[in-house]
Amino acid sequence: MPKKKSSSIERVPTPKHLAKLDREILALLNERVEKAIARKAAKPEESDTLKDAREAIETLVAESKGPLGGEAVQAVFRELYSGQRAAAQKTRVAFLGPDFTFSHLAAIKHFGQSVEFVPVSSIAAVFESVERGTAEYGLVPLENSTDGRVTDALDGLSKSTAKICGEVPLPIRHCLLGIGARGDIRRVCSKPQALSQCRNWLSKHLPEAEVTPVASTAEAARMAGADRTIAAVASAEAAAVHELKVIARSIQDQADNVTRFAVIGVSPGEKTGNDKTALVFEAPHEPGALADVMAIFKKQRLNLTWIESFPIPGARGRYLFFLEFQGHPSELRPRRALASLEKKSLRLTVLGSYAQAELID
Ligand SMILES: O=C(O)C(=O)C[C@]1(C(=O)O)C=C[C@@H](O)C=C1
Repeated sequence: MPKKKSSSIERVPTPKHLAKLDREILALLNERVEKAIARKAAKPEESDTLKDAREAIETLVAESKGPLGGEAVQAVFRELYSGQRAAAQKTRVAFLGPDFTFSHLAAIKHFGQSVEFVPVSSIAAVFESVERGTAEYGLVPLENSTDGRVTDALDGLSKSTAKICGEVPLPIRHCLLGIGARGDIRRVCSKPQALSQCRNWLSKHLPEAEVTPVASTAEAARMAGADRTIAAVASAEAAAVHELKVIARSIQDQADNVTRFAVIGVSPGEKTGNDKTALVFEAPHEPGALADVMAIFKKQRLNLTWIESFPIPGARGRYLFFLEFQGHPSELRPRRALASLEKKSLRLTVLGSYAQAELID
């Protein structure tokens, strides 16, 4: 950052001089903050470059030979800086990238376009981003209507301190994408869940192609853009980004293929009056333990909307149960159910509460 030339500022502060000083200060401030924002976007895990920028600006002011040196100018600076920063700081939302995975599409559907999207390389990294605070929210696929649960998300929920604060059911329409013709395809790449959702179509239409699992549908699209023998199973939006042809559309085996995503954040959702609550528990390994737990929900007349069993790694024969019911812990019957469940289970974690979302196409 070049030092501001003292010769450009007169010693007598007139309104004209002050206006000029303001403009110069603002220009320097903008330059610093913009550089800091760009650096932070490129390397979010690195030090707080915005803070570094503020310190640099303050030093600059302290060294300034202008008419308004000292605390008064520092105060003006601080105000300018904080206004700039407030405008620059968007809500950050992490998702399994690169751009235009279905997780990204779910994030756009839930948050709109005005947030800052943070693509990361795995579902585990989405949880990490929220836990470390590099993103306020994350989107993770929980379950699919054709293929069932998404193991990486359940694993993350069982270990993470992040809370579910929203749900996004998204219709999933897969396309076969590539740069060549259907006859050029030797390999079909996609996320295992996407390949599984299209397995009948693929074995019928491309029986000789090798099927290769990759980190995400959009990663497969990126690969297909570099090799005409590779086709990707991915979204139509991913085709546009990588300039791919849509070789076949809507290739999922079930026409009404839906994936339900969880929005994760640091705190659960507030009561809206039409909520669901998710939890994970381990019941004692003894006859009737699970039936006793189910009886709690029957007694409190709480409707269950989701249940999954999940083996506990390294503890053969022991299971975690994920469960979701209609209601919010601030309501009487859910509160009673949770208190009883606490007594009956070896471990209980309330994963969060969220407004019950409609499936909108
Ligand atoms: O790879 C993507 O596009 C994702 O967002 C992940 C994912 C998943 O794992 O379920 C999400 C939705 C579809 O079911 C297919 C893939």
